[in-house]
Amino acid sequence: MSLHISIIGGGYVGLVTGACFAQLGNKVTIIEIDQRKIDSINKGIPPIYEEGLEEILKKNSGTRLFATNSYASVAESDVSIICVGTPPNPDGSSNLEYIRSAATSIGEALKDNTRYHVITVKSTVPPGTTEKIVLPEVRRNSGRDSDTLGFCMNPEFLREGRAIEDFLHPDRIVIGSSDEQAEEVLKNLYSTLNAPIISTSLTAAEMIKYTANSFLATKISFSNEIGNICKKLGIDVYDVMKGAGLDHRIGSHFLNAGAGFGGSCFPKDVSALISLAESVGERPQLLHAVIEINEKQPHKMLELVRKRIGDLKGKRIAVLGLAFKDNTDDIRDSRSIPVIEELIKEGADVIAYDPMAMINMKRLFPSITYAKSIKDVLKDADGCLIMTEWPEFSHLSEEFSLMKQPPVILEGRRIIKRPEVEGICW
Ligand SMILES: NC(=O)C1=CN([C@@H]2O[C@H](COP(=O)(O)OP(=O)(O)OC[C@H]3O[C@@H](n4cnc5c(N)ncnc54)[C@H](O)[C@@H]3O)[C@@H](O)[C@H]2O)C=CC1
Ligand SMILES: O=C(O)[C@H]1O[C@H](OP(=O)(O)OP(=O)(O)OC[C@H]2O[C@@H](n3ccc(=O)[nH]c3=O)[C@H](O)[C@@H]2O)[C@H](O)[C@@H](O)[C@@H]1O
Repeated sequence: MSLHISIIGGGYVGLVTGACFAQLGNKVTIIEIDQRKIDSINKGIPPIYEEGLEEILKKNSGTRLFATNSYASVAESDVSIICVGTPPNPDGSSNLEYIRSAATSIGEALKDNTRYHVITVKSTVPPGTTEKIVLPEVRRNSGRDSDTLGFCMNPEFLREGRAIEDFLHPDRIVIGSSDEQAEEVLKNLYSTLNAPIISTSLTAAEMIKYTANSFLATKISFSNEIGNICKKLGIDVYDVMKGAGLDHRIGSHFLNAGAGFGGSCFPKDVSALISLAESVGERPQLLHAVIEINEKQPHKMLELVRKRIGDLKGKRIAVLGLAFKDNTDDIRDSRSIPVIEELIKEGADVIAYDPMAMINMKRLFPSITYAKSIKDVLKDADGCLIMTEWPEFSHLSEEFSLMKQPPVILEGRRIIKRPEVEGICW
């Protein structure tokens, strides 16, 4: 059965969620406050780069998928899915201002209406947010009681760059709900996807998301710690993690050592969990270490380049890769940011290249040089730092002959297997 869904927030998650639900045959209204995003979505042009998204938008925009700044569609739809941002406050806790404002607007839109409606939170929120902020805010502003309103918390596990595939083929679907009727509506929404459904309380669903992201981030920091030890001992950490990861109790994913994790979620979500733990009197030692290791990794790139080149003042340093990972133009918390900051501070002549993220990085670092191609970025460079796991970097070989010789090539991701390339922790 197809449903009418209102998606609140047309950012990364909202757009992918809306596009996928439209593709599955539902009617979708994306409610967004940024007019630029609304116009772009309605033209079938995604405001972000995500593989496969443009094709789905072109197919569904104007027929099954619309974007607007009005909350009016909420009253006619079966489900509202809140996908607004939950950015970090300066102390690491989650800023829930957008969640509260979305809940207020949903409540106002549901006033004077009796149709059963389920309000679902998909944004990553601290346990208790759906029950203590969203539920009372919607009830108060709509003047409606629990008989005609249901509440769910349905965390999202997609990865940027592989978002459509992850959304349509998830490992599991977690549904936290206020009651069985609300849970049934969400189960129906996902009925065409082939994945186990985990039914929980609202708070457990919220906690599952923080646990999953923090565990994955812990695997990466653990691999980096082992990598840093391996580097001192002259051992290849990739051989080590392959050998360890094939034990099914460990698992071979997310064991790639290097410059550490970036992106809009791992750093933010681990910090939010730390803040939440401390607010209830629990000091999470392991999570603190996860962040500490992650903060140190990019600086190891600089230690290594100084060791090889010496004083960086006036040296031409090529930075390959600006996105926080491959297949995206997203630079949020990219590990290349602290590296570029430190290179600039030391007076290096920084030249950067990325297949997709240069426009975004230019806003942050307008004064460095951006190269048109890999050859341009490497030409006459004293050193080269590889910061993102773009597959196109893995084929580089001849291009390094354009650098000053012998070339100093340092990798923060293990993508080039050549003897002249040195890894930061292998
Ligand atoms: N980016 C990702 O890969 C993933 C993100 N998440 C979580 O999903 C949530 C959203 O993340 P992103 O999509 O990356 O954020 P985003 O910043 O790309 O998008 C949020 C959107 O909400 C809009 N918005 C803010 N307040 C609004 C309101 N009151 N009404 C309507 N629209 C409003 C903003 O204009 C923005 O376009 C966060 O909690 C994040 O932790 C979860 C899984 C994956
Ligand atoms: O909550 C979220 O936003 C999402 O966060 C991550 O997804 P994402 O940040 O898009 O990308 P990942 O592929 O997880 O990579 C994150 C960072 O870790 C780094 N990484 C990843 C894997 C690895 O082994 N080593 C490593 O350093 C990547 O280079 C990248 O900087 C999670 O993988 C998703 O499940 C989750 O939904």
